[in-house]
Amino acid sequence: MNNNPLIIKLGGVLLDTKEALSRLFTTLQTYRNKYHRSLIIVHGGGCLIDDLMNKLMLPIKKKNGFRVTPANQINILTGALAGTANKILLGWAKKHGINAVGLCLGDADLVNVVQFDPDLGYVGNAEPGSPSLINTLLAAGYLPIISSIGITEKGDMMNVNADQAATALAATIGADLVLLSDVSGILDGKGQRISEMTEAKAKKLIADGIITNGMIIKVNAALEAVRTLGRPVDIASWRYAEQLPILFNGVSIGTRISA
Ligand SMILES: Nc1ncnc2c1ncn2[C@@H]1O[C@H](COP(=O)(O)OP(=O)(O)O)[C@@H](O)[C@H]1O
Ligand SMILES: CC(=O)N[C@@H](CCC(=O)OP(=O)(O)O)C(=O)O
Repeated sequence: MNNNPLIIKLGGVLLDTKEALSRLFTTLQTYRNKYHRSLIIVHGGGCLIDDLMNKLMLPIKKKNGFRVTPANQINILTGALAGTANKILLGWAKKHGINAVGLCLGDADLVNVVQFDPDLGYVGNAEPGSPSLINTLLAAGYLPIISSIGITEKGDMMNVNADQAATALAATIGADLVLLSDVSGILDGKGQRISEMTEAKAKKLIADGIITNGMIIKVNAALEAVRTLGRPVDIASWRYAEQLPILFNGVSIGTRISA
């Protein structure tokens, strides 16, 4: 059994789906007791933010899949991601007897962020940071649950795409990475799952308009992780939650991204 720590990135839809969280945390509970492999959760919350923005009648604008985050939205969004979304997951962990710690990218410099496109506002690019806090928490048996809110050197809060956050954290601690979403993997033009993906294949599917929106960012983040870690990364669905240990053992249940 592979002993690298494993980062499981949870997409926003999962946070809105009780069945997903129940099945996932039941699996994690069993898995932790049985295998003792270090696990870390990095989460998004795109749907949760969309709901909140609609309720507050604030505009939702995306550019290349990234949320345009103006000054009057960053505090609200931080509340939703680092607050509500993070504590929902902490609650699920607690219910399953898992001792978790809720953090954001800015805690103890886990992941560094820099603002990258003035048109996007308070949106940060994620870069590897310091492994010290995560290693301390893992050694003490805690499950870190990390939201994709970062803090710049100047102290500004930044909204970071959660797939990119997970990739940067994987590079920081040398962890394996699986990106769990609401789709069974990367789908072809006919809606069939593609089991193996390479950079060349991904480029073509993006150019052909088959990989679009959030999946462009996700596959590019996965490819970046593959390059940095030198190991494959999986994109899979929460619907196979019980089979996650199979994936951890090296057999993919979604789309396996490799160089
Ligand atoms: N070729 C594709 N295969 C699978 N999903 C795709 C593809 N192209 C676009 N998508 C979209 O990407 C979404 C997943 O990206 P995203 O919404 O960012 O997920 P998450 O919230 O899990 O990070 C899918 O729900 C789907 O709507
Ligand atoms: C800059 C940017 O777009 N940030 C994302 C952060 C949340 C996220 O990535 O959530 P998912 O994992 O559910 O997609 C957003 O605001 O939606």
